[in-house]
Amino acid sequence: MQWVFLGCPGVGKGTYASRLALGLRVPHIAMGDLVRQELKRDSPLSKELKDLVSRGKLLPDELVLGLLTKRLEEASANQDVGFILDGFPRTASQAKTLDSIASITLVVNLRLREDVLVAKCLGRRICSQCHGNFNVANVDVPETETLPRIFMPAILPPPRCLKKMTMRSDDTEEVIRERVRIYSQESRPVEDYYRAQGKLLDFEILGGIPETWPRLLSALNLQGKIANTSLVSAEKQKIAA
Ligand SMILES: Nc1ncnc2c1ncn2[C@@H]1O[C@H](COP(=O)(O)OP(=O)(O)O)[C@@H](O)[C@H]1O
Repeated sequence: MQWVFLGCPGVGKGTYASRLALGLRVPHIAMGDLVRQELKRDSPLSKELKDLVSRGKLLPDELVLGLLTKRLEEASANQDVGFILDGFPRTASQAKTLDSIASITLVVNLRLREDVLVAKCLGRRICSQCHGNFNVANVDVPETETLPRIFMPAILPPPRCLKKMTMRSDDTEEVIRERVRIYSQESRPVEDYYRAQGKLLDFEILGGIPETWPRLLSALNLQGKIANTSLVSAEKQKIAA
């Protein structure tokens, strides 16, 4: 099982990819997390790279590919039976390279309206202590003649995390809009690449996690195959840790 999650910044790739990975007992490999870990190491190069990330730009292929290869080697040494990858590939050339080092079986393309994406990114909060992810944005966009209502209630932190909320430095409106622009320019061709291979599953997000999660499981033919309760307790354990 070698799956990729595609989608604009803020669409919820990380949220759904990590839940599925937990339920399917495969590692969730998030390129953005590998990048942020790498950038914590202080070097003259990391200063340059931090600057690119803080402006919403993509990092050089060589660097992200190096981080990914190392992580995939760890997974293989660990005898993992697969992975769910999110944040890679982001360009058609990265997609071609990925085909030479892995055998991608399914690509889930999460889609959400752009005005909602920006609100969701601006609402993202991370607890500096438990590393739990929350979202303070309460999205309720009424339906129009052509578009359905989108209702995504906030995911608020428990009281013990309230004073420890942090934001990603690249989650400012200007940088989010730039990341969405780069996504449209560089990453849409990745959708076409996998569509042509017959591997792309388009999935429209229309609501919050309680509404979307069962719809996603059903789109993936996984209803009844993933224990919801074990996911909830795994997430609680993570928050409590
Ligand atoms: N595949 C990639 N290629 C180049 N740069 C990447 C890649 N994945 C992540 N990055 C860098 O790391 C940043 C954060 O990634 P991520 O957390 O996945 O962001 P987003 O919320 O925009 O999807 C990106 O804006 C980019 O600078």
